[in-house]
Amino acid sequence: MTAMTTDPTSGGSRSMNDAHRVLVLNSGSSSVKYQLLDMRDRSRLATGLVERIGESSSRLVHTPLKGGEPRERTGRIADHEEALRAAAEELAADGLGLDSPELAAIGHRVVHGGLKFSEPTVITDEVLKEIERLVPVAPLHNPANITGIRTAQALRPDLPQVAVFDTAFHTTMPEHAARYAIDVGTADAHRIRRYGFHGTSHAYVSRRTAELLGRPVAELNMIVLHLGNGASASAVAGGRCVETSMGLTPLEGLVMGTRSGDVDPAVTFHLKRVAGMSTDEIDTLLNKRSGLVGLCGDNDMREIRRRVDEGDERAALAFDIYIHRLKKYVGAYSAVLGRVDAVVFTAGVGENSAPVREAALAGLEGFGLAVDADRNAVRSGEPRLISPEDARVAVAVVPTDEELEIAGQTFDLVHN
Ligand SMILES: Nc1ncnc2c1ncn2[C@@H]1O[C@H](COP(=O)(O)OP(=O)(O)O)[C@@H](O)[C@H]1O
Ligand SMILES: CC(=O)OP(=O)(O)O
Ligand SMILES: [Mg+2]
Repeated sequence: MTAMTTDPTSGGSRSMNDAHRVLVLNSGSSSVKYQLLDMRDRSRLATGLVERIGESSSRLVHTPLKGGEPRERTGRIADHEEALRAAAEELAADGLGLDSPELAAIGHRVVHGGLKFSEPTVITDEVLKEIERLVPVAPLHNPANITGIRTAQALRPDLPQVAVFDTAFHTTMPEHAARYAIDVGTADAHRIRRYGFHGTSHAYVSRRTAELLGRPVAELNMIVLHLGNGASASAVAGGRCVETSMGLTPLEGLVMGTRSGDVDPAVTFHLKRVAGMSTDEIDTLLNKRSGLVGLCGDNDMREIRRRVDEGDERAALAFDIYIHRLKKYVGAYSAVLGRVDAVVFTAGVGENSAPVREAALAGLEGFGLAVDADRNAVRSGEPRLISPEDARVAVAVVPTDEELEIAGQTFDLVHN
């Protein structure tokens, strides 16, 4: 592999063997996940997570993957800039510093790309301005993404920085799924429509599921359930998104760790008029103090299951509400697709919680959906089937890898 590319620092050219690494940043509202990959074999060189940014209990865990033990830093990390600078120091300590000529590009997960961006995009001032313009519709995510981009630019101003948008995969949604039934003039003036998120994950997982089933993605209809701290469902027909549960912002749809998902929009007027809450207070309530945490005080599914097993009623009700919403979406998307070939679970909860998978599909035998208890109990990092041998619809667990997908798209863009 010796694809030639232009070296932005020297104006000369060099072979891909010189610059074959991609750093990926996935900045969330209070965390940053990062990975450094070698694109010659798509292997990971190092991964890391900085969590609880802005709190006194921040923690950085850095894992070098080619020798060396994981390292941890604790103590307050004030913001995403400090988080990224700390990550850069950890990488440098492993001889993988950002100053390396082997680094080809930095890929950023950007949550909201509006309607403009349906492809990975090299970040220019114009692109950054557009990402900034979209802050009001991704208030938990785009600001963190912008800080990540600015900090990475400051560390390596010569390198291409690439944005890979969560919304990109969903731009194929038909108009009847993307539009809300509100006054067209008002909606268009303010670009109010359903955009959808977690698209990089939904796209990657649907392709990996087709591989698992040994069939072309073009022939398959699937329902992908991305259940992390944020959670979304999508209906994918022939590899294209036709419907998804998140909307204008990542608040709509499923019950999440801290987000309510679907509520009657009149709840917001009621809270304002009757409870006297401000718009910002309502925003915080629905985005940060609702979902599982609002219902039972915990947002980690492991802890919730532990409490359920001990007979805790609040945790049990929170779990039931979470599952009920999930089941409604599986039913709705079965109707949208007409024929379902696969239902796929992914992300932290989807990949790890057998009780969630079992409960979500319980009673759906009429839809051809069933989970085999032994298969469901297997713990593995590999894509796998959990439906019974003779099932009409495949049920699968397929680990997502947003970072690998972002690295691939970033590298392809800077090398082609
Ligand atoms: N072993 C497990 N069993 C059940 N849930 C788990 C397990 N491991 C992780 N999770 C859940 O996954 C969530 C994080 O998922 P993840 O996809 O990493 O989310 P995000 O990318 O939004 O941070 C945790 O909040 C926790 O609820
Ligand atoms: C869009 C979104 O909800 O992302 P996350 O799950 O990372 O919070
Ligand atoms: Mg995630």
